This record gives sequence, structure tokens and C-alpha cells, in this order.
Amino acid sequence: MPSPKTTRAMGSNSTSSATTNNGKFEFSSLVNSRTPLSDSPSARLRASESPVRRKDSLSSQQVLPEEDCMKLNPSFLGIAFRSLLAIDLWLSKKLGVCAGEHCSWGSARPLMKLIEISGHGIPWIAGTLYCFYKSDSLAVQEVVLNLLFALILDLILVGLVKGAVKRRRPTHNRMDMFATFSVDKYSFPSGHATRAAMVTHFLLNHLVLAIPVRVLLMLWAVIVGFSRVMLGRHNITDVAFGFLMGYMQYNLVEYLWLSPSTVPALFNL
Ligand SMILES: CC(C)=CCC/C(C)=C/COP(=O)(O)O
Repeated sequence: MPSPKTTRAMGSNSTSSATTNNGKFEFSSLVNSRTPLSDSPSARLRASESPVRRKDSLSSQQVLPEEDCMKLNPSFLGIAFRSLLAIDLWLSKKLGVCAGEHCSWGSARPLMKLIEISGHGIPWIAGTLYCFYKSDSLAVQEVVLNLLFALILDLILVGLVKGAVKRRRPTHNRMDMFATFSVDKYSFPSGHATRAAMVTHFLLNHLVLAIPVRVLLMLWAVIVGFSRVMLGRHNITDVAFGFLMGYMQYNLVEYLWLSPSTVPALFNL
């Protein structure tokens, strides 16, 4: 692939031309792939095209395919976004202190894995089903059924976003998670973070809890989020978006609230 420094292709004649500097081709700007080589003052260089081959092989009317081009003038937002991602990866790797037994906090890994199980979907769904089975009043059944609905909705929405974004987990992650599903190989967003945020919001709003219990519940959610990064399962942005998504999922459950008047069949179990 030619050197990224490029010399303006002087398209005055039917084919582009390149200048050489001690035999090394230099380009100051590139020809736009969407217009004929001879017309545009700035452009892109076909990544697989060497200057020498390009001069001979491309006529002035041939348009370079977009996918073959390398964009050398990214927007400010593009640069800012990539810088944020680079900081995210770097800081997440720094915070992955329990990613393995050999890490600086490797001895805390068993505790982090216990916290991981406390935020897993299976224990929450199994526990909620048990509470629904044992519930003896319509009011309790209504709350428990909506919690079950929220947990299932969380799995579906997180699975869809994971499958769409397909962000790989951090390289330092050791994939030894308890009971995972296909899309759980992907990192964005953190399903534990969405679940912790959603469940905490749900319980704080639908259960009468003493202040210390409310504080412990919120603390649990934050610790689950931190544990995802410390275990190396996620980057910080995966968890941050997970918390935001979990909060939005709770509001969606409130909007779609299942009540005996709207879905009586669910309550005649
Ligand atoms: C298979 C079931 C019922 C739940 C999967 C729960 C799970 C493994 C989610 C992944 O969480 P992270 O995205 O935080 O790693």
C-alpha cells in the first residue's frame, strides 16, 4: 500500500500523474473516488493501488469504488470518537485487575465471580418464578409478574443490541462465564449492567424497603458494574451504556405495565 503522504494528482491530461522525490512517490492530496480522476482537486487513494500501477491502469473516467478507498481526511467527530474509544480500551485494561489469577488483584477474582453470578439472568429469573409461584395476593403477583416481564425484555433487548453492534469482549478477558448464550460473546452493552440498573430501579419503586436496604441495593448495582470491568468482561463504555439502557428498560416496563385489568389471563394461573 503506498505511503499515506501523497502528492496532488495533476489531472490536467486524461490520466493522473505523480511526482517522485528521489524515486519515492509523494502525494499531497488524493482524487475523489466519486468523480473522474482528472476533475477533482482532493480525493481518496485506492488502497490496493500503487501510484505506478494507478498511473497506467486507471483511465481518467474510471470512478474508484468507495470500499477500496482510504479516507485521509476524517471529520473532527470521527477523530474525537476514535480518541474516546482508545481511552476506553486503555483505561478498561488498566482497571481489569481481576481478569486472571496472575493480575494485581487476582486473589479477588472468586469474589468478583460471585458478584457476576448475583447479576446473572438465570438466578434472577428462577428467583422471580419462585416468588410468583409462592405469591398469595393479586398485588404481589402483579409486581412479580412485571419483574419477570422486565427480566425477559432485558434479555431480548440486550441480545438484539449485542447482535447488532458485535463488539468483541476485551482481549484480556478470560471467557469462563457461568451459563452464556450465543450473543454473550459480544461486549456491548453489558447485560449485567442493564439488569442491575433495571432491577434496582424496579425494586426501589415497587417494594417498601428500609433506607439501609435501599442503599445496599444501589451499592450492589454499582459494584456489579465495576466488577464487569475488573473481571475484564467489559470496557467502561459497555457498562456505562448498560446502566443507561437498564434505566430506559425500566421506564419501558412501567409504560407497558401488565395488570389484572389489561391481561387477566396471566393472573388466573
Ligand atoms: C442465558 C441467560 C438466561 C442469561 C445470560 C446472562 C448473561 C451471561 C449475560 C451477559 O452479561 P454481560 O454482557 O454483562 O457479560
